[in-house]
Amino acid sequence: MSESLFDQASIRLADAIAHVNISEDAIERLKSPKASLQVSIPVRMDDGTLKVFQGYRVRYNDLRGPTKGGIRFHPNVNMDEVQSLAFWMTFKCAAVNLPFGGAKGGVAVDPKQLSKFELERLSRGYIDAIADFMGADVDIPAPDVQTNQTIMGWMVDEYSNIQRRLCPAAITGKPLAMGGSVGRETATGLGAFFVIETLLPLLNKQREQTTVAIQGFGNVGAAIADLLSKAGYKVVAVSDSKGGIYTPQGLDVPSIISYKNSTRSFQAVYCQDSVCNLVEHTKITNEELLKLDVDILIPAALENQIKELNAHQIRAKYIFEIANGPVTPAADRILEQQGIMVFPDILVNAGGVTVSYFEWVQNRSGFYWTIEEINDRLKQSMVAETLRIWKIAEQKQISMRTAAYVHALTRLSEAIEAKGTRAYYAQ
Ligand SMILES: NC(=O)C1=CN([C@@H]2O[C@H](COP(=O)(O)OP(=O)(O)OC[C@H]3O[C@@H](n4cnc5c(N)ncnc54)[C@H](O)[C@@H]3O)[C@@H](O)[C@H]2O)C=CC1
Ligand SMILES: O=C(O)CCC(=O)C(=O)O
Repeated sequence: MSESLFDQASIRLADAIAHVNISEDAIERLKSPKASLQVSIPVRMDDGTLKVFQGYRVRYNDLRGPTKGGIRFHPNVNMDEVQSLAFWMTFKCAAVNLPFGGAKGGVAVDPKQLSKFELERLSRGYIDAIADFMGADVDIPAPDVQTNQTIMGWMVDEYSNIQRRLCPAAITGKPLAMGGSVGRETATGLGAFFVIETLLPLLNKQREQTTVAIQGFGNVGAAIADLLSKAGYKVVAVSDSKGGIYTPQGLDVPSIISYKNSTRSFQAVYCQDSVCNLVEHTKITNEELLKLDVDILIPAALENQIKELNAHQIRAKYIFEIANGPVTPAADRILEQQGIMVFPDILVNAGGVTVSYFEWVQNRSGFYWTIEEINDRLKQSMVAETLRIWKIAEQKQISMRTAAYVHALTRLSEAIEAKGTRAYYAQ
């Protein structure tokens, strides 16, 4: 039988345990989710028919605080994926010291096939189905793949209707008009940018001499492309699910973003030569993008993109994982043998949940921060945690991924021990 995504995710835990002083009890607690929910969501379609969608929410672990994690709308969503994403959220929140545990949710649907009204009914139906499972002190959803501010707005409105009071802190990534935070939409990209900027001097690299290829041009892929190109890095390739473009001289990222925003289609960028006064470029496939000879490769799409099958073809020097789980454990081993350093998702993409935390704090205090305050606090946290993890990796002579897990596991273990044995329903 082939290994599930969760089996693969669990290997990260096993790798880290060897380097942490942690009790058997604590390890046992972390091996399985606290609670998993699967729901059927009936949605009235525009043509009058009824369609039932499958939805999921997994609260993996709440030892450090209410569980936190996004909601994904994608045809491939299933319990194994959601459980793995919730596992990663647990370690991510601990790695950057947020007072949250980990969760994740999703609906098996292709949202591009739905009308706006159908999408709203599905979003509200999902919240209706998981309402007893969530809340500002229990579990706090947010955006992920193919969900956004508008969807979070419908969801928080639905939850508030169910509770018969306004509950802004129950969901983050909301529109500003509903209590959202400035800076949340770009936070994942900006957090990753701070990680890269912190590490660049340690890797003896300079921006202008650093070439970058980015897989995925959605919320986070486009944001990191924009930030890096504006800072002077040479972004030579970008792609989305249909394919990508490459030029060794560096792409004009702002033009690509504005073209994509105006046509709502990235594909048009590489399909219509008329728009490509951008610069001469070559059309490439996603597989080709992964194999480019660049300094930095940034997977910013979905999990399992670099695996045993293609790891030996990777020529990038460094991989910064903005997507969750883009590199499998088997690929990690091959990349390590090739001298390619991987900077892990639970650190690199933690900017999003960090600003979600800031949003939750603002909602609970009723006092709202400026963009400067948000970005300064985000920078402080990302830089400090990056350097801590770098130091662990150096001291213990382990990979950055294992170091990030060691860092997170130490904090989780402290929370488990602090709770005492009552949590285990002693004999
Ligand atoms: N949105 C957020 O705040 C956070 C997102 N992430 C992770 O970042 C990744 C991307 O998320 P978002 O940008 O929010 O999603 P999104 O839905 O906005 O964008 C996803 C992008 O990936 C592309 N894509 C899908 N399959 C692909 C493939 N096989 N090859 C190349 N491109 C492909 C899509 O066309 C789209 O451009 C996911 O792994 C997500 O879990 C992580 C932390 C926070
Ligand atoms: O902002 C959040 O709460 C969660 C973001 C998320 O789903 C992730 O980091 O993968």
